Amino acid sequence: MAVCFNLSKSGSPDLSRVIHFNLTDHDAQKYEFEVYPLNYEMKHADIEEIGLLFIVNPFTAAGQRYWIQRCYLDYPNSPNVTNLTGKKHIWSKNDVHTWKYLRWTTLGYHHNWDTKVYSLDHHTPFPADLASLNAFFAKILQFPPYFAEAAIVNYYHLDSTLAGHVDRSEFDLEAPLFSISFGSPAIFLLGGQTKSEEPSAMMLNSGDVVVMSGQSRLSYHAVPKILSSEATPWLELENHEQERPEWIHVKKVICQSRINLNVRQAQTETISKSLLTT
Ligand SMILES: O=C(O)CCC(=O)C(=O)O
Ligand SMILES: [Fe+2]
Repeated sequence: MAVCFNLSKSGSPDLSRVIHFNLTDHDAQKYEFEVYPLNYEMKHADIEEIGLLFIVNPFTAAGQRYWIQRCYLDYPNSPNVTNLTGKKHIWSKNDVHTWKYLRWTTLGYHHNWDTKVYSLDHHTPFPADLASLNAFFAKILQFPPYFAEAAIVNYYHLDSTLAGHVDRSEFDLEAPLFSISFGSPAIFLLGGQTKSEEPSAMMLNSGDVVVMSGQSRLSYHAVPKILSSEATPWLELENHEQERPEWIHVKKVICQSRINLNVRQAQTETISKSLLTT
């Protein structure tokens, strides 16, 4: 994937060609899930025809706190699978030092990183809250009913990167992929169907949701840079009485980290059929 601007791990990247989507003021009205009415951008010249929707952070601060805590405190729990499952460094909710070893957690149909094939035998219940949130987004955006069945929670440090790839393991490639980010900002590159197309670069801030549908569902994408930032929208209107006791640790970690919830519909029926016929 060609990179259209200067990126160095240590120096400051040239952000002049990075698309910044801006939030217009949120309505006082709030939907369920601590989400405001979606302010989504689908008309940018570079992305309008390929089915990419960019939703500028729709989450309230309490909503951001909720999902950030779920990612550090709950989702890495067994039976979900993490990069630490079966390894020496074990994630423990009660030991903040173990969190820095987390790289990913998989939910629902567990992504097999070697074969890139989902298997019916490797499935655990998908978190109901995350499934409802994505069904809700799909409904508001007028997609067909959405069943979140597989997700990767990615945990990034400030020096982490994600190489260019296409997510094509799902049997249902028509259903959109929802990519929800929290924590430090990141540069997201979206290319075309081949590695030769020059990507567009966009800034992903905490709470932003990228929906990859249509052609963009099978487009190359990458995260070449996480940026350190003073912005901490998840701390707004903090109410200590309402927070979980571990929030005090989580909020220290998230200031120097980024989380991405990458949610897919794998289409259970098709998976079962394909496994039965092989
Ligand atoms: O971190 C991101 O924004 C993207 C993650 C991603 O592309 C993936 O998990 O497949
Ligand atoms: Fe991806």
